[in-house]
Amino acid sequence: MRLIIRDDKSSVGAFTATYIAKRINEFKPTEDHPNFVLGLPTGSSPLPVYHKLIELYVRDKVSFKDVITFNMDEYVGIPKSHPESYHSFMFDNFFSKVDIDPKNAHILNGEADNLVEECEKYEELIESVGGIDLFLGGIGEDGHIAFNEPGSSLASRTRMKTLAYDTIVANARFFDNDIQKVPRMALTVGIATVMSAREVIILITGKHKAPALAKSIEEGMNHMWTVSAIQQHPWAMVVADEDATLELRVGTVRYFKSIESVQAEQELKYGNAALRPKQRSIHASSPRF
Ligand SMILES: O=P(O)(O)OC[C@H]1O[C@](O)(CO)[C@@H](O)[C@@H]1O
Repeated sequence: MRLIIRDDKSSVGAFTATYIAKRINEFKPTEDHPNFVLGLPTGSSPLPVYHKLIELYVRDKVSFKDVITFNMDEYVGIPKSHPESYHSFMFDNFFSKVDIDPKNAHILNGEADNLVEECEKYEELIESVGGIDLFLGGIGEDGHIAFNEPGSSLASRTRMKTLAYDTIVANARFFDNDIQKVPRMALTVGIATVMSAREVIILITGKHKAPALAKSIEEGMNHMWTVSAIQQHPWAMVVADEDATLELRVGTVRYFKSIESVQAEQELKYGNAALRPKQRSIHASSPRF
């Protein structure tokens, strides 16, 4: 696992967006895997990434024409058109501003008649397009990834979840600060869905997330900090700002910074081809929980 530390949220966004754009541009379509497949989050953490990706698109540095996306989650029980649905969030903040084909942008339907079937179909759809190449994720303060709240199975797949009280309180800021308005249930990809991606990038910004960063990378893998599952991923990267590193040991920060500078040196020497996951390696090398 790599830990990349940048000064602030906006530099985290710029680094991550540039990295994703590079992956998209390097992607070589094959007959059985013709599209780059990207997993995407909502929340405030990815906003600087979306801003930078939009800027790169406007400057003709990347195109999403042939990219397929799968979002991590969606609330149950609010319409897609609700301003705080993740459908609205993605459309307003990203999809409407780039050249993605709307039929390639997948988001779970929290209003489906059969929610269990909706989740099963989502997993099948991901498989049918060759799996996810890169899953970008954000976390909650308690270290949950997507809506996999503490105690979620690390072997979980897409399903319906009850939100933890802390998440309901945290998300009230999007619902007029009224916790009564926050949905109680969500559909979410599972931990194993995320970990089956060929590459995983987790954004962790802000000092309120410092305990989660420390718990998930300095301690063991644990279902109470579900993002800690990245420790088992063969190609994972956490991109954090300085604030989020507040609870890490000085030695941990120095260690990952030194790794980053050695890696940058090696990339200059050998190019980055050797330093990226193989396009088709997922089923062979990713943990199948
Ligand atoms: O980035 P923010 O605004 O802290 O929000 C993170 C939240 O969004 C989510 O990604 C929900 O999709 C959760 O992981 C978390 O609750």
